[in-house]
Amino acid sequence: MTSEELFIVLIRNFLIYLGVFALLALWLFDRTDVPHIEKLPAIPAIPILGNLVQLGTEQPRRLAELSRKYGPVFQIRLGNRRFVVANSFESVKQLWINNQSSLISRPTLHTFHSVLSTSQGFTIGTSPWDDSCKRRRKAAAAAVNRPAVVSYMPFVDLESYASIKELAEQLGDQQPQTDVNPYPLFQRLALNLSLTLGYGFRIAASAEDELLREIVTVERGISTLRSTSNNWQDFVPLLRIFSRRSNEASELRRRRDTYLEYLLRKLKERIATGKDAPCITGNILKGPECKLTHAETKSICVTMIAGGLDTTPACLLFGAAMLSGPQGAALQQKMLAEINTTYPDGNAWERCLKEEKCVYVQAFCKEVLRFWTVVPMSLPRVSIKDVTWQGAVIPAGTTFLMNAWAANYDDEQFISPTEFFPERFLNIAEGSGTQHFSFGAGSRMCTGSHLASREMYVTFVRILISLEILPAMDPSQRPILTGPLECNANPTGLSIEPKSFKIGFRIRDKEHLRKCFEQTEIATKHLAV
Ligand code: HEM
Repeated sequence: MTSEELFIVLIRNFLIYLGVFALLALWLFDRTDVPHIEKLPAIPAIPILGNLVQLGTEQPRRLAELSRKYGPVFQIRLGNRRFVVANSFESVKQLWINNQSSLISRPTLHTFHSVLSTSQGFTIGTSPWDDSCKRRRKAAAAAVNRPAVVSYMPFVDLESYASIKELAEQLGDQQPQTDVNPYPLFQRLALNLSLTLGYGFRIAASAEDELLREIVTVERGISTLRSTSNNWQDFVPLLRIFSRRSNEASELRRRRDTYLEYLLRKLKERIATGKDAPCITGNILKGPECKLTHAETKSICVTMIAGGLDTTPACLLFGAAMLSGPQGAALQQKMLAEINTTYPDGNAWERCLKEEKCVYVQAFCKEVLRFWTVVPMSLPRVSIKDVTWQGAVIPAGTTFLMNAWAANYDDEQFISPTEFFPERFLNIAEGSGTQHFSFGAGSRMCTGSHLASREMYVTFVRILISLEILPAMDPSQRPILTGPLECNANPTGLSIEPKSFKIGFRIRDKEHLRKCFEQTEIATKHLAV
């Protein structure tokens, strides 16, 4: 054999081995957890990565675009995981509500479940369905159900007061208005309520407090790691070798452990000195008959902290932003008139805590939740039984994604969905079921929805009667008011992170506000620890 022939043989063998290797790699890495689902539209995908590149960072919008061509429900592949995605109001209703006993579990994801959550356990919202999840969900639901929330109204009184008071202090005597970013104040409001329920104490310091900022930053980082558009390594195992994500997740876990241990230590000190207030962790620590383990207790506390921290403050902020926008003056006028009709004795500040009766403010809160869908892709589910959708049998073990943003903007359900129009939620008959999907739907729907709704109602009533809300004087600092995706600083995150903006405020009646503050100070004197 000449050296030329030898070279050709070597090249040929090399190419054969390369081909076999490529086929083997494809067979090994291009498989999905659930095989292709027959009779269900599928978005064409590329090997190994599936639809990851195609969906990019703004998944809700891209998926909604695809639904115009492929129909409301279709299958996609993100790396080696198959997902069924629902994009319309009706399809979400049918899959999430009519099949709620099937869509009851949650997926496990590499970064979140193997790297990040190893020390404090999973939150309820990230736990697959098993006996422990059932117990934790039941305990958390009991802690924040309707009757329990009524007993927390003194805390809502205190926290909404603290936010508005700090805001009023920032306004000072300046005329005609002061432009402020009130987001940190709303974050403290939500976090303090969670801390009070979980540990029996609050952060009394300013909204810029170091611990508060640390919790907010870490929880935001962790929530971003749960998103389906952020962590390719969750779906393409090969990428785990090179990924920085695991280091980032370990660092976040270390920081979360530090403040969770601090909070627990502080509570134990209070219990030892008899200075503790009733709270979930305290009840569990003190009650030997309690059926939850320590790990489960910690999971509930992390859930309480994480659950409302990104979501409620963003809704409060976007609601206030809306009131500062072009529709704002008319909305404020209408809401104030309705508040004065509902609470005619000028005591709305106090009565809104006890009676959530102003239907227009309720409708405004629902429209804020719909329009500003702050968890646009909701939280993923995994089915535990086969589900049938228009002739297709979707096998148990499939992951489902709710495009809540698309469902909330579905023009077959909502007239002019891109308009902010609270009236759409007036005169809705009792028992009409889920009116929007911002809290998810069905068996694993948000357990904190009553608490969040009450927080929003009280805070908006109080802001409206205390302050006039105006557009920021500098137009470049005004919010984008077209919807959550346009105003999102972190498109790959799980929840919307509002872009930074300012809102103009002016105190309506200083003397009236002083009296309102005084009322809360007297009523909550015993709570302000
Ligand atoms: C405006 C505020 C809030 C919004 C928009 C919101 C949204 C959501 C969404 C979309 C889900 C997923 C539901 C599903 O899969 O169907 C969820 C789950 C959950 N939320 Fe909320 N949430 C809010 C406030 C809260 C608060 C204040 C708490 C607790 C104090 C909380 C606790 C939970 C828990 C525990 C789950 C997991 C339920 C489960 O997996 O069984 N949320 N939330």
